[in-house]
Formats: sequence, C-alpha cells, structure tokens
Amino acid sequence: MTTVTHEAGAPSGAAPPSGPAAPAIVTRGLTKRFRGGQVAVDTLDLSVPRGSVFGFLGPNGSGKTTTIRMLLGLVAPTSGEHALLGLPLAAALPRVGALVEGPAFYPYLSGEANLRRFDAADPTAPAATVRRRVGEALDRVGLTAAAGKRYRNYSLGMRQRLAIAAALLGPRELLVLDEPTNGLDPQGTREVRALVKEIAADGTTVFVSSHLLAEVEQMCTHAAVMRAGKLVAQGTIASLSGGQPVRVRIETPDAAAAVRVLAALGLAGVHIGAAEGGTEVTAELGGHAPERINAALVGADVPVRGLAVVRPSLEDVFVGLTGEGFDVDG
Ligand SMILES: Nc1ncnc2c1ncn2[C@@H]1O[C@H](COP(=O)(O)OP(=O)(O)OP(=O)(O)O)[C@@H](O)[C@H]1O
Repeated sequence: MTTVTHEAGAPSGAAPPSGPAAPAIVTRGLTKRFRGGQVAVDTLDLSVPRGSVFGFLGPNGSGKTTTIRMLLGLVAPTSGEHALLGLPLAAALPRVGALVEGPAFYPYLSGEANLRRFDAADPTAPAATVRRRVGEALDRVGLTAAAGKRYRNYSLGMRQRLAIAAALLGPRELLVLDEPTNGLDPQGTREVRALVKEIAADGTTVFVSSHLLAEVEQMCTHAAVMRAGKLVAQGTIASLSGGQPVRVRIETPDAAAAVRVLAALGLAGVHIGAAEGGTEVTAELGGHAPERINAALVGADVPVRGLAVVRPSLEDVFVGLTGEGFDVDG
C-alpha cells in the first residue's frame, strides 16, 4: 500500500493566514465535541487551495457535515479557528455559496419563481437585481430553457442543479457542497458532476464532500480524507495516489511475444500476470501512445485480445486510510 503523508499547513494553534493570497479555506485545530462527549471533528488542520476542486472524502459519520457546518458558521466549534477566503467569517460569507441541506422548493412553482422566493428570504441579497441574478444562476446550471417549468416536473438532476443555482445567486468565489450527488439517479449524478467541473472551470473554488471515492477521483484536483473525525491525508489527487505511474495492460495468449515487443519499445516495469481466460502483460506507459503500442504488437503478430490504459487508483490507499466499510463505488 502506498504511504500518504499528512500535508496539513501550519500546525494547530497558529492563526489562519489572511488576505487575498490566503487559501480558500484554512482550519487550525478545528474541533467539535457534541454534548454527551462525542468528538465529531478532532483538531482538523485543512488547507484548500484557491481554484481547486477539493474533495472532502470519508465514510458516513466521519465528520464531514459537522466540519462544513462549522466552516459556514452554522454550528460553533468547541475549539480551533478557521478562515474562508482569508477573511473573517462575516465578510467572507457573501462570497460563499453553499448547499448543505437542500433548500425546500415549492413543487407547484417554477424553477425561476422558486429562486426568486429563495432570494427574497436572504436579507443581504439586493432585491433590485433579482431578475438578472436569477437569470444568470439558471443559465449557469443549464436550466434557462426549463426556468418556467414547475419544480415538481423537474428530474432529480434538474432539482439538484436548481439547488446549486440557489447557491449561485450572487458572485461566489467559493462554493461548498455537502454530498451533492447523494440520492440522485445515475443521470442526475452525471449532470451534477459535470456542473461542478464547469463551475470550477470558471475559476470558483469548489469544496465538495462525498463518501464516494470514484466520484472524488473523477471530479476533484485535491482531496482530504476523514476517518472518525480526524484528517488522515490531504493533498493533490496525484500525490495521494502516491505518484503511481499510469500502466498499459495487454491481454494476450502469447505473453512472451508481447513482453519482447514492449521491451523493444522501451517500456519499463514489464510484468506478466494471469488474466481471465489467459495471460496479461502490463508495463508503465511512460510517454508512449497506446495506439502505437497496439500497432507494434499487431505488427509483430502478437494476438491482442484487449489493451487498456490503467490509471493509478486511490482505492487501495483510501481503503487503508479509512478502514473497513469505505464505499468505493460511484
Ligand atoms: N447534533 C449532533 N449531536 C450529537 N452528535 C452528532 C450531531 N451531529 C452529528 N453528530 C455525530 O457526529 C459524527 C459525525 O457526523 P457528521 O454528520 O459530521 O458525519 P458525516 O461524515 O457528514 O456523515 P454523513 O455523511 O452520514 O452525514 C457522527 O457520529 C454523528 O452521529
């Protein structure tokens, strides 16, 4: 198993960095102990770089929601500090969009009318610009064409996109999403994941919690892993996967011939293994194009039953870090 180093910033106790160059989110020793003594979040030191799509990953009950609620000022920490966008919380919050518990929308109102009502409930939102801001938010989540349709006729994905639109009713530098794909069907999940990527591509930092490893691998540039209230690792996805190389895997009944071809091409780390109904040969892809490798194998009369590029998975690393029961589907 790959060893993952804990890459927290400054140690607990130091004041979080402030100013425009500060990370999007910094926590120092952030702790929540609920009445009854349970420590839901234990001396958390988190550093979320600006511009990242940051996956906050951990099994159910590991403290993700409690952390997010503390970040947004919805629950008071027992101890520790945090800063968003390098600002005190009150100054930061108008620049932060959040989806923690889905907003309650009215089923018989349109998506647009629901957003207007939602906006009206926010005393900091300027009423004079509501039409433009609602229009822009609907546009951003791809619901302009469905703006006049009743909420109850929206698909699950559209409903969640509307909830994200509600978090985007002002200009946001940071978007915080708590398990945004939970309870969605596969289509809705795809829609929301694509939307998160689009929002991030526009320059917004996105902090998104998930218990699904594959989801974080697909969507995020960085991740932090929680286990029983404690942070066990954080960093870029590449650093968390231990910098394992991308490999090419060839299924063939003639492994020896395939090995000769791969060696002649200069591929490193060649291994022969058993595959379903035959043998497989794997090697580090390096800078080689898979189609060239295939052409070389075919040119040398090696029977190729399958050729795949295998990207390093975080699965082994994360299952080891978070213990049994970690859900890696998705
Ligand atoms: N208000 C509360 N009072 C007491 N314990 C709480 C409270 N809220 C959460 N907890 C406990 O704190 C721990 C962390 O819960 P939290 O909801 O933050 O985890 P999570 O990782 O978000 O999990 P999930 O995805 O299931 O919500 C859990 O053991 C939970 O039971």
